[in-house]
Order: sequence, then structure tokens, then C-alpha cells
Amino acid sequence: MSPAEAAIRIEELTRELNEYNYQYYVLAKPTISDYNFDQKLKELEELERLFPQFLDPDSPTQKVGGDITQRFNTVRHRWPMLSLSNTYSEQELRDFDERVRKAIGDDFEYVCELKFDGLSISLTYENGVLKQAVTRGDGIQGDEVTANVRTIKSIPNRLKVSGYPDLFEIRGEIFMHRAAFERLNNERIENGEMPYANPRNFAAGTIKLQDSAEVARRPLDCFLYFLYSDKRNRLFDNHWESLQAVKSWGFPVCEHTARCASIDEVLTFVNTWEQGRHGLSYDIDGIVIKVNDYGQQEELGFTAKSPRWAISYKYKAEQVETLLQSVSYQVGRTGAVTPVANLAPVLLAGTTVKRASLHNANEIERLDLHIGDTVYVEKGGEIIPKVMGVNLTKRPPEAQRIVYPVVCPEPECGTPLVRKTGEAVHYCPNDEGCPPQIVGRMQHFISRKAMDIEGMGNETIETLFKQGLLHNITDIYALKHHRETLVKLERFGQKSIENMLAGIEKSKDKPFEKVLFALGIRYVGETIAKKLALHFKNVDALAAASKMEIESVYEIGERIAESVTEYFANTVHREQLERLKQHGLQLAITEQVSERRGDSLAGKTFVISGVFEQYSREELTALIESYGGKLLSSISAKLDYLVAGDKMGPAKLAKAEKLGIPIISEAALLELMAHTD
Ligand SMILES: NC(=O)c1ccc[n+]([C@@H]2O[C@H](COP(=O)([O-])OP(=O)(O)OC[C@H]3O[C@@H](n4cnc5c(N)ncnc54)[C@H](O)[C@@H]3O)[C@@H](O)[C@H]2O)c1
Ligand SMILES: [Zn+2]
Repeated sequence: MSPAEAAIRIEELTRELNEYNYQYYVLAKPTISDYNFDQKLKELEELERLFPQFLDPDSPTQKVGGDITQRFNTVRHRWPMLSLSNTYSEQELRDFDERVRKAIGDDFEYVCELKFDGLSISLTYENGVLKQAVTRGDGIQGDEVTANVRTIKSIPNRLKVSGYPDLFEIRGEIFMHRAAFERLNNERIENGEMPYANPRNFAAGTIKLQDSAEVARRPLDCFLYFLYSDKRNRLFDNHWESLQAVKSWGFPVCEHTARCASIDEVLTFVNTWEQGRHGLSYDIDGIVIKVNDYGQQEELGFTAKSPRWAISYKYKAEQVETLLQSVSYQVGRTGAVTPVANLAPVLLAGTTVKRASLHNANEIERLDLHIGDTVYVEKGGEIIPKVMGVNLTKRPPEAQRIVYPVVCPEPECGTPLVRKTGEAVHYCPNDEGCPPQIVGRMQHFISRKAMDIEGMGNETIETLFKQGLLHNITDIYALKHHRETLVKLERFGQKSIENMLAGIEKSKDKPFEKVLFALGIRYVGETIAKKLALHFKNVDALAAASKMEIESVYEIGERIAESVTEYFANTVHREQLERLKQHGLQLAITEQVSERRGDSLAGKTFVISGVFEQYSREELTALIESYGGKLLSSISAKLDYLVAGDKMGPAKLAKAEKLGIPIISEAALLELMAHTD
């Protein structure tokens, strides 16, 4: 390569990498895989080594990837927060071991730790009390996110033992467990919000929220793995000892850590976890290998970007090749059509995979998929594997390009599909006549989180629909007039029918918010339903509300508001609601707020102060209690939340701030209430 060519390529790579860094760190929405990112970074490193005249001190190879935003206080780190050099190959790990040996001789040991796939955080403790939490930022300074970090249950606010230095910094990784990710991400999809691609992005996006109550709603966890303090070397000889001590002070330290005497032992650890990681409740993307002894660490020192005494070995995302046999299209209860790839069964990350998600038409087009293609399938953060690409060398000459259907794939429907501008998903608009939509809506209505009708299951709904007894949700409440027909049906005994009818009657006591959720209005998930119920108080007020009025409710966006007004504008829905009302369902919140409505605030303490917009202080008190919360008369270290309204006393505010108590708005309080774990 000529120097002129190198200069062009260096500039190109620099521009690309800076953009990827921005998408990854600031937006938490990467557009390239980590592996490909790392390959590009290595290419740049290599070119800068060959053509040092083009090395820019601002190059992405010289700097820690940054996430500083304008929204938080910027804080300088006492000790810089660096990155780690990384490798994907065993040989490079052995090369690292060689370099270490050359510098410090043969007498040393490594500590191996899991490389948690989250975001790094630095916590400062003064006299055993958490004072400050700062993101890595550019390594020199980061965003101060203390209030958000205080919502993480595993991070102690105050240490209960003694023996720690007066002032220390402890660093670790904030992450989200896969199960919480799946649950919350599905909620987002249900509510029409952009889902996150994986738990890391969800955690990174969460820690940068302005609203601590929303952060509290998203369970984050943390493992700590570095201790810094003045004269640390007098307290401990090595990293391992510090980890044991840190654990005894009450910090969460991962148990899957090992001391290794040789690089071969390190490789055994690496290989064990390559498979073992699938059994963890959280994602790891590799193993971190650290020279244990503090003195030897000092001898080895740092580069501009990372310590020379540590390296990370990263696992490639597991990918397999298999045959795409066909694509099927599923119609959901909201009419959304989802293409699913049917694959020749193949073993991937410990399970046999037969199907993979294809998301939507754009994705099929992007991949230029043909039936009979050999495709690469990968498991990312989600449980359902994804088709990542096509091995074009294996495409049979007669393979047919996939043509997305223009009409509903349901044989009994066949309605032309529609796609709203700006949306990727196709819908079947025939909501009153398309069988999977009719059945799906009723199945959603009776489901556990909705009306929770005992004695009635998904199969019952299907059977009764086929028998012509059920067409829409209101028919469920008329089933009691069809006992004769029901008893004659196969598989139904007298007892199970009585059981089901009793369950149906009992469901009439379900509170308004459950009914509202059960209706299955597009984008109205459980949380949104609760918010709407609390705000509008009854179905008539909600049905009469304009799009603007609905949008004015805290955290309800345009898409949801539009979907709600569309729903109520439909006369079929209005008639159904009228009939549900006649059947005696709860279509308003019960005015007696003092009764127990839920336990989303159970065990939490509150002080309310100031003047509020939506509720009086008495009403707020009653609401907090009805969700299991407790009110305290004054601010103390025990307090969980200060709910602040207008014109709140400055002394209270100052005291709460000093004690680091999360201060939340009325809207955020309602949000907390609406959330159920
Ligand atoms: N896909 C993209 O667009 C994109 C963009 C930028 C960066 N990235 C990815 O991020 C990497 C760069 O990020 P980075 O600088 O944070 O490096 P890194 O994530 O590869 O390694 C350093 C980080 O590992 C974390 N870590 C986890 N467990 C640890 C443990 N036990 N001990 C010590 N540290 C531990 C720390 O947060 C530390 O900051 C790239 O190599 C790339 O894979 C991807
Ligand atoms: Zn249809």
C-alpha cells in the first residue's frame, strides 16, 4: 500500500469508527457487530504502525470510547478509567503471556474473571457511604449518574462493616439479567416503543435516563472488579486479596473467578466458559485476564488506552450455518404479520434451533433471502435466534427469491396487507374477520395478566370459536345462556363447564385497568393501561378524550394516543363496550382509593412535599398506601423516595440531596405505582 492510499484508508476508518463509537456509547444502538468493529480497529492500528506519520493523537486507537453527554454533571476521574486490549485468538493470548514474561519474569500468577457485557461504572465511597457514581466517559472524565445508580439494589448505599479505607473508588460493570431484559423489552414492543437489541444496550440506555424512577423500574445489577485507593499497596499485595476484601465489605463480586499459575490454566478457564456462559443468567462477552500482583502491575504499566498487565479474550458470537427450508407468516392478535424462517434443525449455543426470526419484509429484502439458501444463524441477547446472512457460495442455481405476501396469509382471510408509512411491519386490516386476530384477541382477553379467567384456556377459545359460540370478547359473558350446547361438546364435562362459567362471572370484579389492558388496544400494554385508567378514571372519559389530551399523560406518546383514539372511534368497539358495561364489568376505577390496589410500592417509604398537578396531597397519600407504600413524616437516611411537587421547601430538598435520596415527580410516582414486577 502506498502512503497516499494508506492516508485515505486511515481517514476512512477513523471516520467510520468514530461514528460507530457514537452509536454504541452515546445512543446505545450499535449498527455493527463487536467483532467487525474490533477487526476495523485492528486494521487501523496496523496501518498507523506501518505509517506512523499519519498517526493522529485523536485517533480511535488512542482513546477510550466515550459516552459523555450534556445531560449530566461531568466529573473528572481520580484514576483514569481505561479500556482493555482484546483478542479473539489463543495465539494472541500466548503472545500476551510472552510479553508479560519478558517484562517481569516467570514468577507471577493471573486472575481470570468473566467479562460482563454491560457498562463500566466507578463508585466513590467516603467513610463507607456512596458519594458518587460516574460512567467511564472518555476515560478522563465521565457522566455523574449517582441518583440512577442508587436504584440498583445490589450496590450498598452504606457499608455495614469496618476495615475499608476512608476514601476509595470501586469499579465494576452494570448489567441487566437476561430474564429482566426479555420481560421489559417485550413490554416495550407491546407499547410500541423501540426495543433494545440486547441487555447491554438496555442497561447502557437505562443508566443515562433523566428519570430515576424509570431507572428503578428497570432492574439493573452490578459486579465490582477493581479497587482504587491511596496507598492501596499497603492494604493489599494483589488484586485477588482486594477482591476478597471488597466482597467482605458487602459488594457484589462474581464468584466465577480463578487464580491461574500459567497461560494453559488460563486457556482452560477460557474454554470452560465458552460453553458455560450459556448457563449464566446474564451475558458475558469474554474473559478478562489480569496479572495479580500490584507490584508487577506497576512494572508493566499502561499504554494510552489500556493496562499492559491485563487483556480480554473475547468470544465470537456463536454462529452456525443451516438450510432455509421455508418461510411461514404468522398473524398476531393485532394483525401484525411476522415472517419466521423454518430451518433444517441445527445445534446452536446448547439448543436445537429449527426456527429463526426474520422480523419483517425489509429484513428479508436486506438479506436477499432465497428458499434453499444456506444461512448464518446467530444467538444474540435474545432467546430467539436471528438469521444474520447468507452463504452465497452455497446458493442452488434454481433457488427462488422470497416474495413477501401482498395478502393476509390466513386461508380464510386473504385481505390485502397494509403497511403504515414509517413502519416496517405489515398488518392485516381485517380485524373483525381474520381468524387468528379474532381468536388471538379473545385469548389475550382471558389471559393471566388480563381478565385471568379461571377454567378457560387458549384451546377452549379456539374450540368455541370453531363451534360458532364465540366471535368477540362480549360473547364470553353470554356463554352462560348456552349451557345446553356446551354440554354436548366433546371433551367438556358438566363440571368443567360450571367451573369455566364461574370463572367468567368472577372476572367481572377485575379492576378497570385490567379490563382496559384486556381489550387489546394496539400499543396499550399493562403499564400504559394503568396510566390511562389512573388518569381518565373511566372508559367514557377515555373514549371522549382527544389525541392531544391522551398525549398529555406522562410518557404516553403520539403512537399510543393515536391507536387509542382510533380504537374508540370504531363503532364496533363502542358497541362491544356498551355490552360489557351491561354485563357488569368494571369500566371505571373504584373511587375508594384507600383499598389495596396492588403492591408495586410494597416496602417502600415516601415523603410528599409541595403542591401537585393531578392529585391533592390527601389523594396521593391514599394512593401510595393503596399500593403498599408507607408515608414517613420526615426525611431520614431510611427514606426511599421524596415526592416533590411545586413550591417545596428548600430545606427539605437540601436534606434529601445531602442524604442522596431519590427525588421524584408526581408523574414518576404514578409510573412507579403502575409498574408490577
Ligand atoms: N458494535 C459497535 O458499534 C461498537 C462500538 C464501539 C465499541 N464496541 C465494542 O466495545 C469494545 C470497546 O469497548 P471498551 O473499550 O469498553 O472495551 P471492552 O468492552 O472490550 O473492554 C473493557 C471493558 O470491559 C469491562 N469489563 C467487564 N468485565 C470486566 C472485568 N471482570 N474486569 C475488568 N473489566 C471488565 C469494563 O467495563 C471495561 O471498561 C470494542 O472492542 C467493541 O467490541 C462496539
Ligand atoms: Zn387476515
